[in-house]
Amino acid sequence: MIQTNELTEPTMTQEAAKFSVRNLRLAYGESEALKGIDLDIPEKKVTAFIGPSGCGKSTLLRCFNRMNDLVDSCKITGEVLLDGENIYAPQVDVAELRRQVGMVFQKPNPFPKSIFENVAYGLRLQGVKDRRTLMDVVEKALRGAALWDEVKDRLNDNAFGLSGGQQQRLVIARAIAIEPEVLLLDEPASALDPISTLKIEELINELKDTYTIVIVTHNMQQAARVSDYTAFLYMGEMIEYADTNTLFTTPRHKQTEDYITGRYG
Ligand SMILES: Nc1ncnc2c1ncn2[C@@H]1O[C@H](COP(=O)(O)OP(=O)(O)OP(=O)(O)O)[C@@H](O)[C@H]1O
Repeated sequence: MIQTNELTEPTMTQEAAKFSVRNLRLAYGESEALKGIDLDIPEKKVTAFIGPSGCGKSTLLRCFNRMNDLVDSCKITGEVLLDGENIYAPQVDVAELRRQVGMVFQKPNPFPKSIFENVAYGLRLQGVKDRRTLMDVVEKALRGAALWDEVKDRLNDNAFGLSGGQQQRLVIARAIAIEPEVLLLDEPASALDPISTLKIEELINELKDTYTIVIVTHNMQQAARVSDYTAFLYMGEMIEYADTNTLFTTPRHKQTEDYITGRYG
């Protein structure tokens, strides 16, 4: 299923690639965090990045919507192609890129506003004022994030009154309200209890019909449960990339095997 390139390490699947990463290097000052990454992210699938703390998972994820631009010391070379276009080209509109490529962080970060206004936020920024349109989009996004039934009678309540798991689904609703193509999830369930975690995992499963999803997780069982493809990173290098079942059952590299069997990390 996964093709092997001339460098012997598989980097791409036979699925249509949403993102193609080519020889991506990233340094924070003198310290290199990504050391020449090549991989394709398949469209409308879930791809997980796993690996020990500090291996570069979040750094790689943040390259997909140029969040690393916000770090002054950060230098990037190589290419990240979204639908074949280099997102690091000078003419790229980064705000538009981030509309297309939404991101959800480890800690739920709703705005200090009502549930409704959290989800309507992106549309309001786009200048949408019509109440009916806003209501339709908010309902659709909350349904899409599997939160509607729990909040439909309290849309004007402050979002901080929701549980952590509900807040995280609210943040996902806020992200999908502006109809992105890709969702980047940086350890989206690591601050949540097991039941909320399960709900987020079920949600990811539903969302992948519509979105390309890339998830960073420390939790290997979670990667095995939710992802179609998994990349194992170690010290800034992508050691192995395969369909998730293969990576967890028959890893090609000893480092991968050691990691997934809990010998380090
Ligand atoms: N803003 C930053 N400035 C300087 N160095 C950074 C910055 N962000 C990350 N790093 C360094 O880059 C390396 C990769 O970090 P990154 O957060 O991407 O790893 P990670 O695999 O996501 O780790 P974790 O699982 O602990 O979140 C680490 O050595 C980290 O200290």
